[in-house]
Amino acid sequence: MQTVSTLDPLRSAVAQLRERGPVALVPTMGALHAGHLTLVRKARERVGQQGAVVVSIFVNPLQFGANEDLDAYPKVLERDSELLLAEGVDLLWAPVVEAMYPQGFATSIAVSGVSNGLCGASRPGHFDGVATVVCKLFNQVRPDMALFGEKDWQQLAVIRRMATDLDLAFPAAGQIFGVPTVREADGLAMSSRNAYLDAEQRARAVALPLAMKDAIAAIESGKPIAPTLAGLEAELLAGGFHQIDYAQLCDAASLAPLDTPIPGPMRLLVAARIGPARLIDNMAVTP
Ligand SMILES: Nc1ncnc2c1ncn2[C@@H]1O[C@H](COP(=O)(O)OP(=O)(O)OP(=O)(O)O)[C@@H](O)[C@H]1O
Ligand SMILES: CC(C)(CO)[C@@H](O)C(=O)[O-]
Ligand code: BAL
Repeated sequence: MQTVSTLDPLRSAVAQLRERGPVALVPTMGALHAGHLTLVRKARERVGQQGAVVVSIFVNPLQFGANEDLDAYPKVLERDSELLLAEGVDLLWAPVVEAMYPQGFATSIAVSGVSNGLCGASRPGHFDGVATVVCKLFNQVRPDMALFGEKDWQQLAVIRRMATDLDLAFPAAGQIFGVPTVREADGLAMSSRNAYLDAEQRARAVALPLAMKDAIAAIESGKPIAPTLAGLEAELLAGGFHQIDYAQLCDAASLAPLDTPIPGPMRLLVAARIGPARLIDNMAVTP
């Protein structure tokens, strides 16, 4: 596995890999866990042994708000690098901040609509930062395909929208693949931010997927949505979460909020804070 941290060596390395076969990109912020490694394995399945898997690790300052955890975000490049090597990753793109945002950098990509509610409302500017850096990563690597986790469902929708709207070809919007959320044995979605939790908070955090499953069962059995979501919030607050940023039933594709069920795919999305961590999760709701 080759590791590069500036643009010229990245371009040469990718050009060489491209001669062999298709290139898949897995963008991450590092502090890798089994969820990330699943994306890497899915990427390998898609490109085959002749193709190349490129992973980026970049803790993107643009997507963190002023009072968020940019400085605290775990940075463990050496350990991440060993994990990726063991997975047979071909190239690790770990840019320094100056390579990504050189002096004078002044451009931002804003995707409206799908970015506006949910995490876009509780983290103003977050998806502008995500769309901007992902567009840059796509232009830097020019992959044939890219893989993202469904844990960040809204992020995936924003990135697909951006690729469609900007007529991106590498990758085309149809080559942006979502990978189902990988969970701990008790059902908590894996997340680098789970590491912020102490043992008691971690034990309590399982209330999030459990309460979501209860709410989904209620909605699917025809219970009204508003009181069900209020009950979900109350259950989380009683279970050790101290703030619910949102708990919303949405159209799975447009992310429009729903107060009555629709015949098509729906999604329950929740963001809630426990101890120092803001956790997100989402699950399918079947009409
Ligand atoms: N549990 C998971 N299952 C599947 N994909 C995941 C999971 N966690 C993260 N990913 C995906 O990995 C990619 C990189 O995510 P990132 O590095 O931000 O990790 P993270 O664990 O989501 O971190 P954070 O705690 O910051 O949310 C994203 O596409 C994200 O959706
Ligand atoms: C897509 C991403 C790598 C952009 O910084 C980040 O938001 C993440 O890790 O989900
Ligand atoms: N996994 C999403 C990146 C973020 O929370 O900033």
